[in-house]
Amino acid sequence: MNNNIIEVRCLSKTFDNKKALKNISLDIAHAGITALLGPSGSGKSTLLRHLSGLALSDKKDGTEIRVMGELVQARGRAASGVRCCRARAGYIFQQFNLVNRLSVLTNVLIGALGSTARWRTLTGRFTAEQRRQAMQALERVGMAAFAGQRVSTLSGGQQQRVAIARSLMQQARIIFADEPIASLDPESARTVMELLRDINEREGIPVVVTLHQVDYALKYCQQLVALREGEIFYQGAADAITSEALTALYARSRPLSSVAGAADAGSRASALSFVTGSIQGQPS
Ligand SMILES: Nc1ncnc2c1ncn2[C@@H]1O[C@H](COP(=O)(O)OP(=O)(O)OP(=O)(O)O)[C@@H](O)[C@H]1O
Repeated sequence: MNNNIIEVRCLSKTFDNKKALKNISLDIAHAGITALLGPSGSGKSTLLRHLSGLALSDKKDGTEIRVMGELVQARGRAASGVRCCRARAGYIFQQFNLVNRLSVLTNVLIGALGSTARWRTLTGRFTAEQRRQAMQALERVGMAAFAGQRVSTLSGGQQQRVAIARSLMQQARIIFADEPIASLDPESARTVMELLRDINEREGIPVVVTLHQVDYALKYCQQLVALREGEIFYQGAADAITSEALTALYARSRPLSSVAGAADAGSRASALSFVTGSIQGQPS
């Protein structure tokens, strides 16, 4: 048994005539937080949706995706155990995917539905133990004081913290986060990334996150998978990506060759400011 949280073999995805992912193979080891990076349209969200079983690949022999050792899909078909895989994965999206008209506590309790008897689900009843666990999860993310409040009254950063509490309630074995900080102010973005890091370190839950902000990726993530035009451009340690690779990743036209190698802190910092020049509120 290996130590990979993600194993992808020969993954291609075509939308109409557009190839969004081009024969990607990838292993991600269980080590900290992994960022999916790349310019807009490079395929980050499409890859994440395939990993989480929310999208099916092109039907092609040899295509296979495993998460935490479990088969999610093969040859463009969902694996028989995919519901179970989905139930054990936490999802955090840019648009908060919470039920606005329900309370914070109920939204967290929804995370327990996978392990709740069907009759209880239908009658909307949760056990006292589940309520205790949900409150504990809210305390963990610093949102216990908001338990009775409707989600629609919360800020974006607070909603992301509730989504993280729901993943904890769900006893997620892995968390997939798709641009979780894209709509947040810098302070809230930092809080959310710090919370993900804390959960990753203390609960040992691996996190795979798509990010637009390279500086956040370098600060909070240990591993990078960079995509460009549907192909893997760089995969490796966050602290080993070079300034040249970062610059080439976001260059408008395709570079002559992919560059990766040992990092040079000085030139990396200048490349970083080039790459993130238009982004406000970098992490401090
Ligand atoms: N449902 C869809 N139907 C048609 N084309 C799609 C669909 N989803 C994604 N695409 C296309 O696939 C390519 C990759 O899109 P994807 O959203 O994965 O990129 P991304 O790197 O996440 O971009 P962004 O950073 O802007 O969110 C794009 O060209 C996009 O237009």
